[in-house]
Amino acid sequence: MPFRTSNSKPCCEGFFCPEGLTCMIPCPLGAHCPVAKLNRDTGICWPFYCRMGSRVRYRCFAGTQCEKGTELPSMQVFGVLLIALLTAVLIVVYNCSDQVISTRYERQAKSREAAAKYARDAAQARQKSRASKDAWKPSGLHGLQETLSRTFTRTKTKNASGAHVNKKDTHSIDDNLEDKSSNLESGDKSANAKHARKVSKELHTRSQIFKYAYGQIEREKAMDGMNMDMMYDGEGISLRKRPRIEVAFKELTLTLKGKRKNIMRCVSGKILPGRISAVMGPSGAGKTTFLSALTGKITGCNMSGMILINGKNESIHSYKKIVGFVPQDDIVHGDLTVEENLRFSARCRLSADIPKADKVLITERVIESLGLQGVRDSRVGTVEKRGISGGQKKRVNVGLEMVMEPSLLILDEPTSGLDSASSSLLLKALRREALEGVNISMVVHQPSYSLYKMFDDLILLAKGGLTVYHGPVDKVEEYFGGMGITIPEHVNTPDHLIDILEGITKPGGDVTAQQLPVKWMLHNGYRVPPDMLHLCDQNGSSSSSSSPQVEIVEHADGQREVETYNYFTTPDLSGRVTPGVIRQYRYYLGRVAKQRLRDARVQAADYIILLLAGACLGTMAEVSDVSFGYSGYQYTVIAVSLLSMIGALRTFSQDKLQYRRESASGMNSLSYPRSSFQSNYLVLLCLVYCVTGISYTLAISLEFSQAQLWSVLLPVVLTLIANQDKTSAISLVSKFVFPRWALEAFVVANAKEYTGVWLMTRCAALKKFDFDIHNLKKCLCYLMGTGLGCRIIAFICLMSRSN
Ligand SMILES: Nc1ncnc2c1ncn2[C@@H]1O[C@H](COP(=O)(O)OP(=O)(O)OP(=O)(O)O)[C@@H](O)[C@H]1O
Repeated sequence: MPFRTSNSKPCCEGFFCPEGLTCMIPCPLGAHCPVAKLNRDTGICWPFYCRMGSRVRYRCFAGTQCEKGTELPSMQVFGVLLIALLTAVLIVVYNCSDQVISTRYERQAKSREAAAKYARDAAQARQKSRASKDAWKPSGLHGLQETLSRTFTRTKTKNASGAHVNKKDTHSIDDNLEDKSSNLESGDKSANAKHARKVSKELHTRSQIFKYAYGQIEREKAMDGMNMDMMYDGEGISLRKRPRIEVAFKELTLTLKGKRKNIMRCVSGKILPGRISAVMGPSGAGKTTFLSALTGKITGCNMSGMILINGKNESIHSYKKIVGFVPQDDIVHGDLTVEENLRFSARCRLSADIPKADKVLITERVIESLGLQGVRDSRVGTVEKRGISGGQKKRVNVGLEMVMEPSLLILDEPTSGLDSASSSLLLKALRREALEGVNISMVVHQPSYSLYKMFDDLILLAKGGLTVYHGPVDKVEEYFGGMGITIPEHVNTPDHLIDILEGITKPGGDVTAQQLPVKWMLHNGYRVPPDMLHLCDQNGSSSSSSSPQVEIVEHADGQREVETYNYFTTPDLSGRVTPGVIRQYRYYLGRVAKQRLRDARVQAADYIILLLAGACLGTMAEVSDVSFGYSGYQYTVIAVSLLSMIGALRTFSQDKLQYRRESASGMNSLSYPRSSFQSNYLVLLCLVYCVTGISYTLAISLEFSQAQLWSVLLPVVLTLIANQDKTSAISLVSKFVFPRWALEAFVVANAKEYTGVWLMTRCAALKKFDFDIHNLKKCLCYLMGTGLGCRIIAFICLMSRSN
């Protein structure tokens, strides 16, 4: 029973305080409980403790019973200890993360170098033995011997493939797999499957895989040296054939939406497999626009005309899995190494049935051909943290598309910023791709003479997106010479032609720069747009009358809108089955884990800041358990939402980020003495999952600046909505916003720690906010559901946008 004195006044419900504002309650342990102070504002005693002895305190539940022998831990001490522990862990991470990564890389590099050395030695030994055999043969028999030798090798390999292979020796694995890899892309599906099975079965360790990859590369180099089998004969016969993509375009015209301004006009022609086309022209002529139009990446324009893929009226999007597009800007992961960038692209975009060893081989081949061996383990670098050079980054940018073995490769200024040696190296690498039947087109600015001569075709555009020439490089002088335009000595052909188109140089002959596009149309018998007819007239009798196939029409009636991409209706005709969503997600998580680990220093610093922020927020919040810490939790919801959303926007990562946010915000929860750490952690986990999901959707569906703005606005505005009074009209909406669920979950989790009178005296608070003590699971489910739903929406947006 409550202890009452004559001058006592009401304290807690059923209890009275004597003078000095101390609540006196009887304690079953027999001791008097000179306990809590009266809170003047609320009229409630807080906290209720029975004191036994001088230091040991016992929590007094239900106002009448002290839990015998259960010492009440000081949450303050616990909080401080936890902060100290987390800080210590973070400091360890801060200092050791680099060590862990570098040790791992050193080990990997050693195994790779050993494999490379092994492959080089083996290649040298092969070369020596071949040379000594050749030395013993009479010269007349040499050709016959080689033929026989090749036949023998093929037979031997055939037998080897049929036999059950049970050898552990990597050398024999190498030999057995040697010729099999040549079937990799030969179109023979059963051979591919057989090869894949064999490789997966026999190559397990990293060292075996590297030995296999480097062995193959050495053999290819040797074949390259002997000019064997690698020749593209124009009929599609090559060592590793890829599906061919020929793109024909007819009267391609692009008009800016809403402006009726043409940025490309009546462009017709063809780009062919196995050839490298250079797209050139003055700045602003529409080179990028042209290539973007071909790959279906153009936005903000109406496109008319016709694009035929392999002669058929199909969408280029149907082949998107085998079309590579290298953008002008280097879009690479700055916090990954060169090799990791390439490996990730290869894993996700190559056929799913290609074994791991072959994916490594393809990646190694690209690293080798782009001359990136020296920087393979270097981080690409970001604006803040410098990594490899600009030229190397450019090559990585190209490599990202090369590793997916495309059939059509479009590059936007891949050589800009490269010196002539690097440009020539890149062109050589692309030439090798072209030998495999890849159709390559690239925008190039001011190539050197030797670089220019490495191209097969030239597409020269004039301002306004009009074609001036499209054909073989070695016919350019002949074509323009026919019009009286001669290229001066010691001047690079494209430079002179671009100067003419820019109006810097006079063309000479009887033609003006403006007439050149019309000349090209007339030369090929293309339609001439009506507004350009006057340019034909100026030609005098020479052009229009000399060309019998001239067809000048008033309206381009053959034109039609080029179909736009539809995710659901555009079929996939690429014939490539890339890894499924779950596998790609696994790769993605692996990559993110690596990025997080590499970023551990920055993250540890972030972590410490967030811990401090959480602790400050908790301290600043009103420490009152009357309302189960409602107002404090508001700060938590806003702070966690803001931090998590901005963080998710920035890094676009998931689990690690969530954990960091939760832990940091968890410090805030420790400021409150009642609810358990676990329950608050659980609520935070769900809250962060929810807000990062929302953030992903914003990041994918909006421009970055807009997404940032929304990420700041949403938590604040929605928390305000969640706080609306029951009577206000907005309160109807407030039940459907995430801060409301988070707040309810926090408060209810806190309230669940109270029992009996303790809870009864605070029921009013729950009632005031319209919270239900049984709603904890429901709120957590809502938060998780929203997080999951948003992730699904983000994924769909990502899929539809990337296509
Ligand atoms: N979405 C668009 N909105 C407005 N104008 C556009 C758009 N796309 C292209 N243009 C205009 O079309 C013209 C051609 O642009 P494009 O980037 O294709 O030129 P370019 O030949 O690649 O130039 P550079 O060599 O300088 O990169 C430019 O005048 C450009 O302003």
